[in-house]
Amino acid sequence: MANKPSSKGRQPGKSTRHPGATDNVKGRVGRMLAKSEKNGTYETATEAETAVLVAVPDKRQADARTQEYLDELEFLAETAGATVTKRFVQRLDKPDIRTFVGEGKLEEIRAYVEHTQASMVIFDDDLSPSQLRNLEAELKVKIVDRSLLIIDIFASRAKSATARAQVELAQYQYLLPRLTGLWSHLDKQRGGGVSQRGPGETEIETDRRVVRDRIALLKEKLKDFDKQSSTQRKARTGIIRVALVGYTNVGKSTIMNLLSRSEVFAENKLFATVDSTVRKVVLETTPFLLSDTVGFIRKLPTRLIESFKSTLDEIREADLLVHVVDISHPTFEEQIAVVNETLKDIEAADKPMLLVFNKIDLYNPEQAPSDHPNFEGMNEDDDAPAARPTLEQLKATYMAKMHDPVIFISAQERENIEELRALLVRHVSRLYEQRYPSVRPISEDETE
Ligand SMILES: Nc1nc2c(ncn2[C@@H]2O[C@H](COP(=O)(O)OP(=O)(O)OP(=O)(O)O)[C@@H](O)[C@H]2O)c(=O)[nH]1
Ligand SMILES: [Mg+2]
Repeated sequence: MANKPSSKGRQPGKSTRHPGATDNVKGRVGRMLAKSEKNGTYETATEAETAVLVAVPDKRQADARTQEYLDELEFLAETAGATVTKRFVQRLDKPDIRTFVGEGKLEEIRAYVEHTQASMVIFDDDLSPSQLRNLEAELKVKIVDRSLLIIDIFASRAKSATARAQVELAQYQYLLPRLTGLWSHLDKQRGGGVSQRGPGETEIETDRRVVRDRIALLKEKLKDFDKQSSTQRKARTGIIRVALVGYTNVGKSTIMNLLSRSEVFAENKLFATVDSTVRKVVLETTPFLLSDTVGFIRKLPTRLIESFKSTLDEIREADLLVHVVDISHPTFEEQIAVVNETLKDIEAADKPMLLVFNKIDLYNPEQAPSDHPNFEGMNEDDDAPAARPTLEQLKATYMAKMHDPVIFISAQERENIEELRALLVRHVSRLYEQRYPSVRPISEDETE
């Protein structure tokens, strides 16, 4: 969808773009992203591509943590279609301003990339436009940063018109400051000096204008979508709204399917859900609207959150949040913190919340971090990770320490699902009493 050549029904409108200018921009995006045959979006990787991961943690970060972060980055890379063959880690107080990693590490990466013909190098952070340009020039392969990788996964998954427009906006916002970088890189290849005003300059200006026009157009389009959905939302007053929120891949869609007997796409990949889905659910005699929403992730690019505002409205306007946690994940506590932070960012932190610890079937206190033969940069003298508490201990701790109600389930094995339903009914009924004290609870046939 994004950057799709001559999309049907796309009017140039009052745009001042020159014929062919969009193609230039597309060419530029195409250099950063390989074009997907599937749906016209640009993808980071095709099936056969291999990727090298690079992380630059600060010196205090424990190695086990670095490895877990890289596990997540590898999962993202796989979701985008690439196979990871190697991980490079360099501990630095702060990343190198020119090439993100230091000279020696860069040389190591270059040698590896050259030797193995890796298709791309993926960084676990965002790169500045000049870092991107320098790394491209030095390593001579596709350079992907965290934002690009995430935006790209979103692009391949967005289905509704709103989600697609949102992703396209994020793509263009990512591209805009990087247009110069790509051109200077080309200028250098042509032998032009860095400060020399080459023939590329006017073209960059034209491209920038095209991208800016497109951003403006998309923002207008999203405003229209917003108006439509706020009209729809107004029609829903009188019914309590519940939103499933949580880190990506924790089981939100699986729970949605269980509770609403619907068929929301759930799979073991990050960001399976990019569009939000709303279903009416009636438990016992209590009706409510349940929405499944896009998962959160650490270091989610702010731009992406911004462009997803209308999807996130489902969360912002919910009466109750059901925060789903994957208790089997080694960093589930950090994931809870990331979700709470993101909820704060979108001003949805003060809502009543139920905490659902999912995947108890997978929880294993003996689980040690997996071995990564392709992992470099571990400190030999690093302490072994502390043993994890048993599920019973965890339950006791969380039930005691959380202000919000807590429940432990397995959506897949259908464990404790009846208890989850009962908990929801209790809280939703209470919300009806608070919101509509003078009204008797609404029965099913009155809600739609
Ligand atoms: N073992 C186990 N797997 C589960 C459980 N619940 C969900 N899963 C699996 O976890 C994976 C992710 O589930 P989803 O429901 O897609 O997760 P999500 O939170 O909607 O993910 P995103 O939409 O990507 O944010 C799928 O492969 C599910 O089958 C569970 O209780 N136990
Ligand atoms: Mg989902």
